[in-house]
Amino acid sequence: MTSTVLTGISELWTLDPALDDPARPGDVADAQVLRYAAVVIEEGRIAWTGPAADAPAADAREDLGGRAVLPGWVDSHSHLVFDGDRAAEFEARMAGRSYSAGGIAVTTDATRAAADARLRDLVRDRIAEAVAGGTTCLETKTGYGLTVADELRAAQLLDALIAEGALDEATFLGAHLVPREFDGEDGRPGAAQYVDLVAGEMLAAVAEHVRWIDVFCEDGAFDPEQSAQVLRAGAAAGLGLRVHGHQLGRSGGVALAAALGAASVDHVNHLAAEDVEALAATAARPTAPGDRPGLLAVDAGPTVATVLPACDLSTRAPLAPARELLDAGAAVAIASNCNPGTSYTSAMSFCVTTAVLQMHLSLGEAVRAATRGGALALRRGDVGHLGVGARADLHVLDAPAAIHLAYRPGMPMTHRVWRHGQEQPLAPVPPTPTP
Ligand SMILES: N=CN[C@@H](CCC(=O)O)C(=O)O
Ligand SMILES: [Zn+2]
Repeated sequence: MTSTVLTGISELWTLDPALDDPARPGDVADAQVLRYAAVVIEEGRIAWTGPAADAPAADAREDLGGRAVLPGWVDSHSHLVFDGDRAAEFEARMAGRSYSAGGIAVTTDATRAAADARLRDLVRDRIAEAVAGGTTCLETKTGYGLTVADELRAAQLLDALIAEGALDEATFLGAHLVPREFDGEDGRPGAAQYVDLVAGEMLAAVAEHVRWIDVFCEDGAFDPEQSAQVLRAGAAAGLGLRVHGHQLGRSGGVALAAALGAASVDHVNHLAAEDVEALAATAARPTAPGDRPGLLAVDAGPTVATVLPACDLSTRAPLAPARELLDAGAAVAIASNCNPGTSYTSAMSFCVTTAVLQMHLSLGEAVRAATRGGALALRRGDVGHLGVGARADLHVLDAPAAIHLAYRPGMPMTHRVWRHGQEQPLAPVPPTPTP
């Protein structure tokens, strides 16, 4: 058994769940940040944390030079399986056009046309980019295939990446958009038939490869009734539920997610007071142990409100009311929503910075939402914190204090990253040439 002790840590944000302050559920308690600290990693897990002066001996010792250490970011929402980019659409948006779900079809065409090896390389490169920004636990979705064969191909790709330890969580998003061949025009089958396909044959094909099912419950995509059909079928297949909701308007996705016990509803830009209350009311729902170490049951616990700050900026949407959600007592996560249409970035540090500067979260609230919040949204107890026994996922900042994330916006802050106890390469990923 080999062990490593890391010393020279100015701030060690353990976020240890055993030290949560019940009076401030969305925040970080003083006891969860150790000063002048050390951490011992053994067999990919956190074996010890405490004052540097008391650090035990280990096989290897490294001095981090007075830097702050956080748990790696837990990015609970991304769409990395795609080809092509939509820079022109983005540029048009910056010139005044508004976002609509229809852009998904453009990426679907490019993704269907991509060879398997190219798609795999693209996803790998995007994961490497995310890790280089401090992300150590990552969820990603299918959703740019929208045929049984293409959704299955994406799900199998994600399953393989999870098996090799490169990725953590996979989500089936066949209900991303009604594809053109089902648009109901000129005698084509229509949305109801596509929903039947997603909830039937497509789900049956992909279910063994994913832990989650998601639906884009929004005007121009799927209405609450169609969304419920897909989610109920997913639950019957043993999958956990996730919802894209209230991105473009009050789509009904929040009420649906809360009613069906979804683990998360994401975007949440357009919320009425009753939506905030509905989410806060789920916060008391207890989690339950899952059937694999480190995992919680997908169907117990709060419906987390996942805010996507980079997406809000990139679509010039009203920022999700993260402050109001926390004040009401809702569980909140921050995620990147990395995708080619609305948020082409996996930079979680940027999302945290934005949450502090523009959504009015304290640094502690934002860090917690991007670590423990994401872990709760993914129903995982093994990541998002550095309590003893947690996965050794560490994000070393090139700063003496984590507040520098917001104090020095835009400056490169990721110094070193460990994932599963292994230090990760942080070399920049070269651009993939357009075919
Ligand atoms: N809103 C739905 N899906 C993605 C956007 C997908 C796209 O435009 O390609 C999102 O989460 O923002
Ligand atoms: Zn999304």
